[in-house]
This record gives sequence, structure tokens and C-alpha cells, in this order.
Amino acid sequence: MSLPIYLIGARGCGKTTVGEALSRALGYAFRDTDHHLQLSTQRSVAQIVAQEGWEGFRARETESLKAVTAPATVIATGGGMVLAEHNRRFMREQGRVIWLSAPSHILAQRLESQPEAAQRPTLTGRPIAEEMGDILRERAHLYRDAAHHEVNAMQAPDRVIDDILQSLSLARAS
Ligand SMILES: Nc1ncnc2c1ncn2[C@@H]1O[C@H](COP(=O)(O)OP(=O)(O)O)[C@@H](O)[C@H]1O
Ligand SMILES: O=C(O)C1=C[C@@H](OP(=O)(O)O)[C@@H](O)[C@H](O)C1
Ligand SMILES: [Mg+2]
Repeated sequence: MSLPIYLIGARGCGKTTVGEALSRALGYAFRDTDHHLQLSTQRSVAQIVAQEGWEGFRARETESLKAVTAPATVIATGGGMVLAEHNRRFMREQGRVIWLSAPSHILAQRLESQPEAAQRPTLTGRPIAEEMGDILRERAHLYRDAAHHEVNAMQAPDRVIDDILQSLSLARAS
């Protein structure tokens, strides 16, 4: 049985972009916990947070994580999935966990050019470059703890995929 592959990391590291391409390379299904939430609630992340607060969103994303978990599936998580210890444990028990790691200035550059405000309401109220620095300082140890492998996410998506496949000893299906 092919275990699910979870992609974790901060906003802008490429979980959604790389995850979709990785699933095609492997012939796996692709799921994204935020997309699942949006479809099941018919609301954006920003709308859920406005109506239920971050606490409400975090409870829903845990449900989303369980709902999308299946064999032979690449799962792009939201950047805050690792905040809850039970999510970190669940991912490590169910599959293989990959941390797409990049410094905060790279993440901020990507987010400034594609802000996607409905998907990424502010976490701290601070400007993006400062927010990403704060978030990485707060979460880096959680990404490290949760991950089976850390991959350099500053590279082009195809190179990121090659590194993930190599770390998992998997080959492209096509
Ligand atoms: N490896 C990469 N190199 C350059 N740009 C990237 C890379 N991965 C993602 N991006 C860009 O960064 C932005 C955020 O990517 P996304 O996949 O939504 O990240 P995440 O799901 O981790 O928040 C998008 O504009 C995407 O095109
Ligand atoms: O880092 C975070 O706390 C979040 C990241 C977002 O996902 P992406 O990492 O895919 O942008 C989304 O889940 C939500 O806005 C919260
Ligand atoms: Mg994403």
C-alpha cells in the first residue's frame, strides 16, 4: 500500500503548487486541506476566520486533514496544520511528512506577488515580511519535529519534486 504524503511548511513554500505536480509525477491523487474546507463549507479561509476566529478554523482544518487522508494521495496542508500536536502525530502515524523549507524573505516575496487574500488573512496584523519572520521563528521547530524529511523549497518546483522523490526512494510514474 502506498502511504499518503503530507507536505508541510509556511505560507508560500509551495505546498499546493508542488503537491499537485508531485501527485501527477507519482500517479497519486491530490488533496489540499484548505480546498477541502472551502468546498465543504462553501466559504473561504478569510470568511471562516471572520465568522469563527482562528480557533474555529483550526478545529475545522483538523477535520479536513482526517477527511482527505487516503492511500496513494499527496496532501497539501495549510501552513498552520503543525500547530496542533494531534495533527503532527496523526500525519507521522498515517504517512510520510515532507517539510518544504525556505527562508522568510523568499516566502514574503512570493506572497507579496500573489497575496491571495481570501486564502491568507493576516496572522499577526504585521506587514508580510515581518509576519513571515515571526511565523518561522515560532513554527520552525514544529515543522522540524513533524517532518520525516526537509526539502529545500527555494528551488524550481521540478527540482523540489526530484528531492522529495529521492528522499522517499520513489520513482516518477510518468
Ligand atoms: N518552488 C517555487 N518556486 C517559485 N515560486 C513558487 C514555488 N512554489 C510556489 N511558488 C509560488 O508561490 C506562491 C505560493 O505557492 P503555494 O503553492 O500556494 O504555497 P503554499 O500552498 O505553501 O502556501 C504561488 O504564487 C506559487 O506560484
Ligand atoms: O500559515 C497559516 O496559518 C495558514 C496558511 C494557509 O495555507 P497555505 O500555507 O497553503 O497558504 C491557510 O491554511 C490559512 O490561511 C492559515
Ligand atoms: Mg496552500
